[in-house]
Amino acid sequence: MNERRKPIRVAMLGCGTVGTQVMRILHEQADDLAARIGAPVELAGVAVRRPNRHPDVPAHLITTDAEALVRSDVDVVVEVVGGIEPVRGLLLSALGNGKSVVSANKALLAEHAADLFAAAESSGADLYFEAAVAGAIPLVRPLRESLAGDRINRVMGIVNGTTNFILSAMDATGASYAETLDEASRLGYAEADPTADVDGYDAASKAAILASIAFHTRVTAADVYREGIAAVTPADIAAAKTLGRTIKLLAICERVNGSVAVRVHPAMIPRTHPLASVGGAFNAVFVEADAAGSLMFYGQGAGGAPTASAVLGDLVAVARNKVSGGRGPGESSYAALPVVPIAQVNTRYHVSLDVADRAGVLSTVASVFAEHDVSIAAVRQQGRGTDASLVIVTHYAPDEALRSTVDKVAGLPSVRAVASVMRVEGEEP
Ligand SMILES: NC(=O)C1=CN([C@@H]2O[C@H](COP(=O)(O)OP(=O)(O)OC[C@H]3O[C@@H](n4cnc5c(N)ncnc54)[C@H](O)[C@@H]3O)[C@@H](O)[C@H]2O)C=CC1
Ligand SMILES: N[C@@H](CC=O)C(=O)O
Ligand code: NA
Repeated sequence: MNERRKPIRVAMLGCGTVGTQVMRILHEQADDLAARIGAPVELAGVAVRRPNRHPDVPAHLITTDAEALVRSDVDVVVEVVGGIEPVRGLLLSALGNGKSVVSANKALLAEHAADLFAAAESSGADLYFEAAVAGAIPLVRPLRESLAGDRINRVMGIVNGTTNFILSAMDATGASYAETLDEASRLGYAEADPTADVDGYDAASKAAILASIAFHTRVTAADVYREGIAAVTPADIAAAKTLGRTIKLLAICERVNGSVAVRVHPAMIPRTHPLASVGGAFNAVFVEADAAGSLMFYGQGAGGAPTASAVLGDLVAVARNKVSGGRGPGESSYAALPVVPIAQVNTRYHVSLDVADRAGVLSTVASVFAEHDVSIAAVRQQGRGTDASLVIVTHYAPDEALRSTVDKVAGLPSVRAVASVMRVEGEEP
């Protein structure tokens, strides 16, 4: 019966780590996909940059003219290229012409979601992007649909596989940063330009997308406070271990007094925290909602096949909508909450200071914390003489107060160096 239905014609843009796996699953699961959709899926063309690099793609499907492919008689455009241009223009044209779009492109969605949704709205097309956040893990759809009746207060977790892979290896084996990054690229986790991962841009894009959906507010990557992992040293990892903690790159989206705050930075978390055992390229995200309470999503956040799973799930959804004449959710930004800078967000710091081991140092340092109204939760002196160090963990305070405190402490004559400054998350103060 499915065979008699008009096929859903799909144009695929890009055929790299993710696209290759999308093609494989489309081929291997063709009959099941047709049964689930109610019509067969027909790949109409695959646009790539260098055709000679894709010997597995049938020659009649391959093209370098993505624009012509998008303009041709297709129902759905699957975009697994990445980056902003030329993809933005291609997808705007597809959506404006009523072609539904499935995209894995967080960089694009974190900057141009409003325009893309407007184009989709103008023609009644669908825009789905489950693969853009946390790879295989269903997170976009649960937030956009399953939790649409609840009030979400916080979304927090590990959303970048490459940096989690690197930090896990540094923690477990003391492996070097550079060799672990090369391995993450070889395994297909890292972005084409891996600085997007290590400098936190990839996680910031995902945080912007999550915050937009969770809080019904437009949040772009530029609104997200961002620190990457390039400055995390083996000394930071060792300091965390001594204190029964580990370091993870976290994305945190939260409501703060009627506003929204979105940040990405490395943080120390207790080794007993569920996020501490998330290793390799795995991702895990906690969602806290009024009625649902706390939910945890966990799984493979990067890699060709896991990401292709999310792309295929979206393809089935938009194809079903084409068959039934229905439509998925559009943009929901009615709440339009203000986004506050990190300076105003309450955080906690772990500060490790190399100090002169003489009477009065502790009280001089403590008085700077008191001056800035930053309360100290724990302090420990380690070593003697020229090896002396003070490890201080604060209570919650506005991030700007914590920063000013560290700046002033760094200038004290009795402080030889600020060895490590790291935010602390995931434990009661
Ligand atoms: N690799 C992963 O683990 C994940 C990737 N993503 C996203 O999926 C998208 C694709 O990622 P990968 O497959 O890893 O990248 P990739 O670099 O392996 O593949 C990109 C493909 O796009 C093609 N391409 C580049 N410019 C093009 C153009 N102008 N026209 C047509 N084709 C062009 C390239 O030839 C290549 O085939 C990106 O947006 C990425 O952020 C999302 C989640 C996980
Ligand atoms: N480069 C990304 C891929 C998935 O989004 C990551 O490492 O998580
Ligand atoms: Na996902």
